[in-house]
Parts: sequence; structure tokens; C-alpha cells
Amino acid sequence: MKEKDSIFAAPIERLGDFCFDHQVADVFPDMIKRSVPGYSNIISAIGMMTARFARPDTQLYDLGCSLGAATQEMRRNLNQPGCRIVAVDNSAAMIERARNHLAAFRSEVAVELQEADICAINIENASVVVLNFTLQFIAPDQREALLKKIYDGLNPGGVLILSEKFISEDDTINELLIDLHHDFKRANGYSELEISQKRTALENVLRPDSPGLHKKRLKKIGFAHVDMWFQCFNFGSMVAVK
Ligand SMILES: Nc1ncnc2c1ncn2[C@@H]1O[C@H](C[S@+](CC[C@H]([NH3+])C(=O)[O-])CC(=O)[O-])[C@@H](O)[C@H]1O
Ligand SMILES: O=C(O)C(=O)Cc1ccccc1
Repeated sequence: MKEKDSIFAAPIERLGDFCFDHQVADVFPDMIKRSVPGYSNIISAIGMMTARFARPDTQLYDLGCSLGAATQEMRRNLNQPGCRIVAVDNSAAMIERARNHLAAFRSEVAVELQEADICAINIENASVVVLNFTLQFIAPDQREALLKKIYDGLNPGGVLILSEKFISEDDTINELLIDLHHDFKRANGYSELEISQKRTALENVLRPDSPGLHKKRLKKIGFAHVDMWFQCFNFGSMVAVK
């Protein structure tokens, strides 16, 4: 626990695709904090939105929950009776550690941890759905179907919080935001080698969409209200209300 991320610190001869194995799960809190600008602000806001949007006797979903940071914040801010949080991840290493993390806090709120592909689960009677940096790892041709399933499972007035790494439609701005993100990683102690090896490992795995594409797709699916509520460099978070 509380381990420092040094996964890409030494040269790796046959660099494979990035995956969420036990090595990543062990250092994940440090990795995400030092790699994702705005992460802790977004987690806090997920709690605030939970307090506003949760309804009695509904379900709240944390899809791609990793160690359950968003689940814990939702659970802490949940102020409605009869609710259940469903936290899903398809990494066995993450689910195993999420169980321990969540057990460390006392809470009355029921949390169901599922080791499953979020593209294969049922979503129903939902007031809050969180995709906190998860959609970017789903195959691009499956994203619309997943978002449609979320829309169908949300009750009217329900909310989707969608946080993602973005690509900018303007090439110059895109390069600038990527450079600023690398500056952020450098300032957080990552070396050039760590930054470049991780970038290569993520290339086939994390495929970002533009904010414009996200908005257009969410609107097409039927969300009544869609906008960005936070952005820092090429990372940000959108809110969509059914
Ligand atoms: N098809 C899938 N089904 C289920 N889980 C998946 C799938 N694909 C990827 N994942 C899972 O999505 C998570 C993405 S991390 C989310 C952080 C968290 N939300 C947080 O608020 O700390 C973001 C990041 O590492 O940049 C990993 O745990 C994967 O196993
Ligand atoms: O580190 C990066 O470059 C990222 O894009 C963010 C990230 C954070 C944690 C796992 C995978 C990607």
C-alpha cells in the first residue's frame, strides 16, 4: 500500500501494451494523482454531484472503479435512503484491492463490487452513473452502445459524470495541451524515460475523443443537457443529465 509508481522508470526492452494488472493496482493511487491533472478535484465534485442527484431507492454506478476512489466519495456524500452503489471493474487485481480499500471506511451504504466488463452488465433504476477515466479504454466502436445503455438505465433527471483524457480538434492546441500534461508529469517527478515509455504503452489502449465528439454523441443518444464542467490541459470532466 502507498507505493510509489516506478513502473516505467527503467528501460523496458519489449514494451507491451499498458494493462491494469497487480503491478499497476499496487501503485495506482500514486500513479493517478501524479498523472491526471485535476483528479482530486474531480473526485470531490463527484461527491457533490452525488448529494444533488441521488434519489431515494435508486442505484448509483461507478464504472471502471479501480480502487473505488469515486465509490468512496459517492458513499460519503449519499444522503438518500434505500440506495445501493454498484462498482464495476474488469481487472481482478483492482477489484481485490478495492474490496480492502472500501472495507477501511465505516459506512451504512451498501456497495456491490463486481468483477465484470462494463459493456456486459445491466444498468437499471440509476440516479447517478460515473465513468471516471474509463470510457477512453473502451473500444471506440463500442462507446456509443455503452453510453446508450447508461442512458436507458438512468431515470429521468439522472446524471452521467464522464471524465476523460481528450484530444483537441485544433492540432496546435492539441500539441500544447499534451506538452503541458508532460510538464505536469515532470513537475510530479516523472523522468523523460517514464513519460515516453508510458506514452508508447498507452498508444493502442487509451484512445481519446474530442470534447466535440463526446458532446455530439451524448446529445444524439438523447441526453437533454450536456456540458464540460471542468478541464485542465487535455483532461476534463463532462456532465450529462437525462
Ligand atoms: N471494459 C471494462 N470493463 C470494466 N472496467 C474496465 C474496462 N476497461 C477498463 N476498465 C477499468 O477502468 C479503469 C480505468 S482507471 C479509472 C479510475 C477510477 N474510476 C477512479 O476514479 O479512480 C483510469 C486510468 O487508469 O486512467 C481500470 O481500473 C480498468 O481496469
Ligand atoms: O499517465 C498518462 O499519461 C495518462 O494518460 C493517464 C493515465 C493514468 C493512469 C493510468 C493510465 C493512464
